[in-house]
Amino acid sequence: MAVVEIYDTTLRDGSQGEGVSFSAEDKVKIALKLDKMGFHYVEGGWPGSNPKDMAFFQRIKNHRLSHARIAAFGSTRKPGVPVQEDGNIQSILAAGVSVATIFGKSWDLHVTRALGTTLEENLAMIEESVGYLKSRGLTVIYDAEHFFDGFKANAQYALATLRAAVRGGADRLVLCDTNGGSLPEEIAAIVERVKEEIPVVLGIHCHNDGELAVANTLAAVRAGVTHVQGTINGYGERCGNANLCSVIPNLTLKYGHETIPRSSLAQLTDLSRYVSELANLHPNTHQPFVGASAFAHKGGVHVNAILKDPRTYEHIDPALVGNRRRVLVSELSGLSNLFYKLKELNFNLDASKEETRRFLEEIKELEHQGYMFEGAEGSFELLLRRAYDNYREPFKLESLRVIIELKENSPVYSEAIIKLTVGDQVVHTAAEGNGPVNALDNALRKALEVFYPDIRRMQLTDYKVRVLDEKDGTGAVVRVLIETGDGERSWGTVGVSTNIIEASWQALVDSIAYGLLKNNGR
Ligand SMILES: CC(=O)SCCNC(=O)CCNC(=O)[C@H](O)C(C)(C)COP(=O)(O)OP(=O)(O)OC[C@H]1O[C@@H](n2cnc3c(N)ncnc32)[C@H](O)[C@@H]1OP(=O)(O)O
Ligand SMILES: CC(=O)C(=O)O
Repeated sequence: MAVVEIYDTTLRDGSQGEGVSFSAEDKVKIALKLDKMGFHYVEGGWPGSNPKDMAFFQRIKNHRLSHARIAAFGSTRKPGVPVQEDGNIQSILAAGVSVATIFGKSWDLHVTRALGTTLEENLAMIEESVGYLKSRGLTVIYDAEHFFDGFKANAQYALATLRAAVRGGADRLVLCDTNGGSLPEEIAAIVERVKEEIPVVLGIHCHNDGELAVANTLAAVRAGVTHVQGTINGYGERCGNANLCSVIPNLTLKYGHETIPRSSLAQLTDLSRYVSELANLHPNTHQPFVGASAFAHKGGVHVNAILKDPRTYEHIDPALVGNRRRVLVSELSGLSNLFYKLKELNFNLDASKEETRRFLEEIKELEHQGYMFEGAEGSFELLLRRAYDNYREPFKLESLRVIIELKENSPVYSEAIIKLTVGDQVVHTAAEGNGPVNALDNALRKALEVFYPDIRRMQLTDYKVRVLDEKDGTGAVVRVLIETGDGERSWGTVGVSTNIIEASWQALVDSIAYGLLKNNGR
């Protein structure tokens, strides 16, 4: 099967996504990672747009890349402005790259309404801009903005814009579904028409407004394009761009195309999380191929079959994209989920099937009360160990008191006083906090630090409260989920009560107890 060039525009179109902003240094880090993984092109930004993007192009020059070519983005020249005097075109040259990607108008509506110029002038803008950049020795990728909408409105004019780019010497013509509303069969039919008319390497750039960006990209490849643009995690303007974390494995594993090397495919999950971390966005756990839930099995029937043969409920081996299989325990579990977890935790359990079933019933009853173990693997393992493993709690609560004081013209005061036994010692301590849960956390740590210095490395990274029966108002049951990390790993714990302090305390106790358990190598 043919080679399909992978052109990443995370650093440019991805940055156009709401909530996404990379520093120049982040951009360099991502570009280097993409290069190492064998991406063919990395679009670094629009140098004529802002100083940060220009800084990226200056910095990336200090690195030797082994695979990727860095592209600078921009538009065709302005109407009525000579190309050599156009600031945007000049800034592409100033970026010092060997690849320029410029977008031009394909849709007559855009020419007359957005640009406010004539159809003839737009053709001249395209031809002269491409031609000028070519004459300066650059590879030129021409992004035909709104190509599909333009073709549907006025096919002859849309094709004429491509011919103008070809006269200018464009190396690639990229057909863009800019508004993201096209359907796969429309994309395929239009690509086929263009292929008949224009003898230049064709590419595709799809947006996700109809949630079809990946499907449209694949349809375009099936119809003959060999250059694909997209972003990591599908970040991009409005609903985003074609998600390369799905496009690449589909092209490689399903259609058998050569894209990035197979060894790099196994780094795709890592890449997805790396980019979301630098974008400061939570990873989308439900993302196909690379999301934490992509190979997470919850239903008992599924887990039972997975244990017999993973192909029963997995479309690919998760390791091919660097992901892993997970089995969740919940009210929807059967014995198979538990047996899987016991094996995963290296639990040498002698329990009978009946005993395990009783434990399963207990989990289902706790979930009925409001516990949720699939996001609280720490609490689940502790429950298991408390039931079967002669587990010794690292401390025991004797009593706990929380004081909240509200005074006019003063900040709210929160204090927690706790009495614990650790081994045969009684510890009595108090601490303040910026809220009652923070005060509890501080008091608990203060009491335990002398006995368990490892606690200093454990930090609460997330605290979520969910009211379970809103109709009961302030008397409702609440579920508290806490995420804790120690720099190497992170774990979730859960607490449930009609009292938010008690629910928080349960989750806090499990978070510390689980951290200590793991530090003891269990
Ligand atoms: C489909 C896409 O995603 S294209 C990429 C879109 N990305 C961005 O817009 C992010 C970066 N953009 C920017 O930083 C700014 O918009 C700039 C620096 C490019 C331009 O800023 P300004 O000069 O203030 O113009 P402004 O943003 O208000 O308007 C865009 C201008 O580009 C013109 N333009 C739009 N497309 C093209 C084109 N293909 N060729 C030439 N000019 C174009 C518009 O007609 C408008 O010009 P006008 O002011 O004469 O009406
Ligand atoms: C060029 C581009 O980003 C688009 O048409 O969507």
